[in-house]
Amino acid sequence: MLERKTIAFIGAGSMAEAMVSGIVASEKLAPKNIFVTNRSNHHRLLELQNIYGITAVKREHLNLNSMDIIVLAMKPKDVETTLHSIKNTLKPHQLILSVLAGISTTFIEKNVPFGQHVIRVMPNTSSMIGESATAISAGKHTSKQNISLAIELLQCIGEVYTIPEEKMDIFTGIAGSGPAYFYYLMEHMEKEAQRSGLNSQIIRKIIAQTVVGAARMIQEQGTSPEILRENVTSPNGTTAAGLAALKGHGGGKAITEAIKQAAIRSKEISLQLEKSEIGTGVIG
Ligand SMILES: NC(=O)C1=CN([C@@H]2O[C@H](COP(=O)(O)OP(=O)(O)OC[C@H]3O[C@@H](n4cnc5c(N)ncnc54)[C@H](O)[C@@H]3O)[C@@H](O)[C@H]2O)C=CC1
Ligand SMILES: O=C(O)[C@@H]1CCC=N1
Repeated sequence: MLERKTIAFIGAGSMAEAMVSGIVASEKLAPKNIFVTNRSNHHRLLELQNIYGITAVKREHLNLNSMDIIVLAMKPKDVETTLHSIKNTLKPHQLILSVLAGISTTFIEKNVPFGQHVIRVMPNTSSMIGESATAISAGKHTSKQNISLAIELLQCIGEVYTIPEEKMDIFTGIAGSGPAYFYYLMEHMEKEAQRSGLNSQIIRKIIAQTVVGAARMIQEQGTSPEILRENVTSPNGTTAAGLAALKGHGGGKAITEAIKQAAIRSKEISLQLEKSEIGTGVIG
């Protein structure tokens, strides 16, 4: 179904690039059928065109009429203006995918012609290597065929989970923002390891392999994180000492709070939008 489709990304930032990279690598779609545009940075467009062989076009030259799928990939604060600028050119069969945190399908539906097919998507930047955990929630008018098309597309960038839209905020807290928590943890692991004088590049590889190994144990063994943690922890051993320090310094609470706050922020973006605070700089 995907092979002959055309896709336009409106917004050419890090999320659009991660998705483009994963889609191109999957070879499910000809790169020239992937169109990318942004507001003004032409240099950025040329860079993406050179790296991925996609078609980069200035905003005013993008022919939205000929697109099967339109991906909204700008910041939430820019969505209303963008929808306003494209709504009169949309065709009823076109599928709109929105990757914007906190922006509901209802909001998009209200700002495009009645009956438009809309799907809210929450990928993460691991899309770049086909390893995203991506959630989707379809809007009111989206056909089964377009949901299948979206799933086929998003499977190019990783695993896809269909969830009720009210769970998008927590999903964003866990998986959309999730990679950043692990990078933060890894940054701190690197810093501490560097104090030992071990080679920096080796440290980075060791930490990445440790994280990959731990994640794959969960994926491949089907065992809970609790059991796996216990298996690492010898009584009175090194891990017990490390974990005691982690707990003592609020490690568990810190990660719980990070997820909660990200989910709250996602919800807040929707609410601010409904109150029309958009464009005031409140929504970043
Ligand atoms: N970065 C991430 O890890 C994730 C980001 N997202 C969502 O993806 C969206 C984009 O995020 P990033 O790529 O990080 O942002 P970014 O700031 O790197 O990119 C935003 C892009 O949108 C373009 N843009 C803004 N207004 C436009 C307009 N009217 N027409 C055309 N292009 C326009 C900008 O020129 C820029 O290329 C956000 O809404 C975010 O919530 C979702 C999941 C993960
Ligand atoms: O930080 C953000 O708002 C976006 C959404 C999820 C990850 N990055």
